[in-house]
Amino acid sequence: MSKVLVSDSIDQVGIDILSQVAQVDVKIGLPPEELVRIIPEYDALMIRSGTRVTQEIIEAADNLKIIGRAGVGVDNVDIPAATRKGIVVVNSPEGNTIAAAEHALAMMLSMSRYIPDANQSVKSGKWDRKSFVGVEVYKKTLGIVGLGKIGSHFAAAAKAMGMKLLAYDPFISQERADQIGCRLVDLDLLVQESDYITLHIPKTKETYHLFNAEVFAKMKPTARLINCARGGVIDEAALADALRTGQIAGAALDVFENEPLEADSPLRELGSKIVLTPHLGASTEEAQVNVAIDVAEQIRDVLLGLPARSAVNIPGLYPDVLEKLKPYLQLAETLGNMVGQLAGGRIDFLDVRLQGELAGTKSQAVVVASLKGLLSQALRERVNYVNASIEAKERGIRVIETRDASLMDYTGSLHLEAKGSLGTHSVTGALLGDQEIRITSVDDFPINVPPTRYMLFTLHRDVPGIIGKIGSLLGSFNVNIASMQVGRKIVRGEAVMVLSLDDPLPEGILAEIIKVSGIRDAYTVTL
Ligand SMILES: NC(=O)C1=CN([C@@H]2O[C@H](COP(=O)(O)OP(=O)(O)OC[C@H]3O[C@@H](n4cnc5c(N)ncnc54)[C@H](O)[C@@H]3O)[C@@H](O)[C@H]2O)C=CC1
Ligand SMILES: O=C(O)C(=O)COP(=O)(O)O
Repeated sequence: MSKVLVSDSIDQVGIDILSQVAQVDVKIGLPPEELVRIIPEYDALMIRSGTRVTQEIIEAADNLKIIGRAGVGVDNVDIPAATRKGIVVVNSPEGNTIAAAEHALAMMLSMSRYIPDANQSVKSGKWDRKSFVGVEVYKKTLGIVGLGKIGSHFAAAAKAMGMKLLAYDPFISQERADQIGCRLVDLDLLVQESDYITLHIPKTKETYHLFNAEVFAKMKPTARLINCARGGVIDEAALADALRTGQIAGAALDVFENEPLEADSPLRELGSKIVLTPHLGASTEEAQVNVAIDVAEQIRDVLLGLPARSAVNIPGLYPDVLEKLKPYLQLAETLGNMVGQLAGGRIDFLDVRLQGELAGTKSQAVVVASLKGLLSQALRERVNYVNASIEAKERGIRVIETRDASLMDYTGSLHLEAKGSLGTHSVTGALLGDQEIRITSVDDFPINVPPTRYMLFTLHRDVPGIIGKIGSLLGSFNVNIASMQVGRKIVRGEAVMVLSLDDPLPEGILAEIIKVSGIRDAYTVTL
């Protein structure tokens, strides 16, 4: 039975789903060295933002197939390391959108009306109404940085409260911004004109310390900043200075560069100018149920050999695409595996040509499947859809995709040509009746055979007697031939022979075959 480690607090509904297919161990707050020690036992890891899945943990994770992040941000997972190791990383892109947007709205309003401090004051026995005179958001300008799922939900609510909306998001179209009712502007203008700025961007190299001393210097002294996205997008020391010196009026933060926030962080010393919450954006009952179901189902599916619907490191391989292309992916893997074995040695170049109807489909999955097949001899079960492209790149295999819609001999066919240190070889294959694989050419010689576990290919001169000689030679080694076919371009010219064998070829027999007069070359393929 598979084993799943849950290392952050997850709603019970997720644990129940995982328990249908796996042994589930819930161990919250593990020190990193303990996680490195126990991770080899596990097939899946389910986390939130509390667990940092470092390269060291991933390298130790020899059985891990999937990391499930019950939430949006995957910046606490070393994605390149997981991809290299062939581990799929999934998240829940929408499960906590509403929770995070509502938290940001709550932060904006509590900051504006000093609710946390006023609450504290009343609870301490006072009745002070003078110290907590707030400001309204009505008719104020709101700058939204990152107009994605959370940013746009925030926008809708802010619009309903009568705010004027600006947005900065270099990846969003004017049309989308118009739909939401936001004026798309550059960051400088947004920073200078906004009374409130709310951040809804991921933490990336580009967004690291996007809000820094220089930016705070451009903001209005009455401006207030909300960050319920990611710590690290704000330079916290510069923010503390900007608040202390009155460069800006207030801030409300849910996320921090280091979590938990350091006990001596200057942010803790800013009184009513700042509202702080301990990363609570996704902490609603509803969101926790949503993300737990979303991610636990994906972990369950992957452990059962099914595709995940929100994999962040298998671009383009969405379940609906995979489902439609499944027979072609099988074909691509088989052909990749065959051409890899025919080419032998080091492969430098692979041409993936989609022909006929296949030329009209999205090719990324077909290319990945071809590479998976190509690398399967060298990497065995270590290669999968997650790491095939990266492994190929690291081996210096150049891949090109070509399309030829005019070739109509089958509904769709796939042609792979591999160039390597020992020469160039090609195979073509098609599907019969949408499911059954047929090899339709080898090195451009036309054939029509189904792939089988053990195969022998020869390149020979098409002269009488050769087939008989190979037959008797195999017989003398007690190898049974299941089927045989010859493909040739011209009579008595060059030809290929494809034999399907019931048994693997014993050591040494290939050298004997090559010695037969008229045989130019021979190759075995094991699928
Ligand atoms: N505080 C919390 O508990 C929660 C925090 N989050 C965080 O909120 C953030 C936003 O989440 P979603 O809206 O779901 O993501 P999303 O992917 O829907 O939206 C992010 C937006 O940021 C934009 N963006 C990317 N780089 C940018 C840049 N350099 N400058 C400006 N815009 C840029 C993207 O184009 C996209 O539209 C994420 O970092 C996520 O981790 C999400 C849920 C809960
Ligand atoms: O989903 C996200 O990106 C979040 O930041 C939520 O974090 P959490 O799952 O509450 O640790």
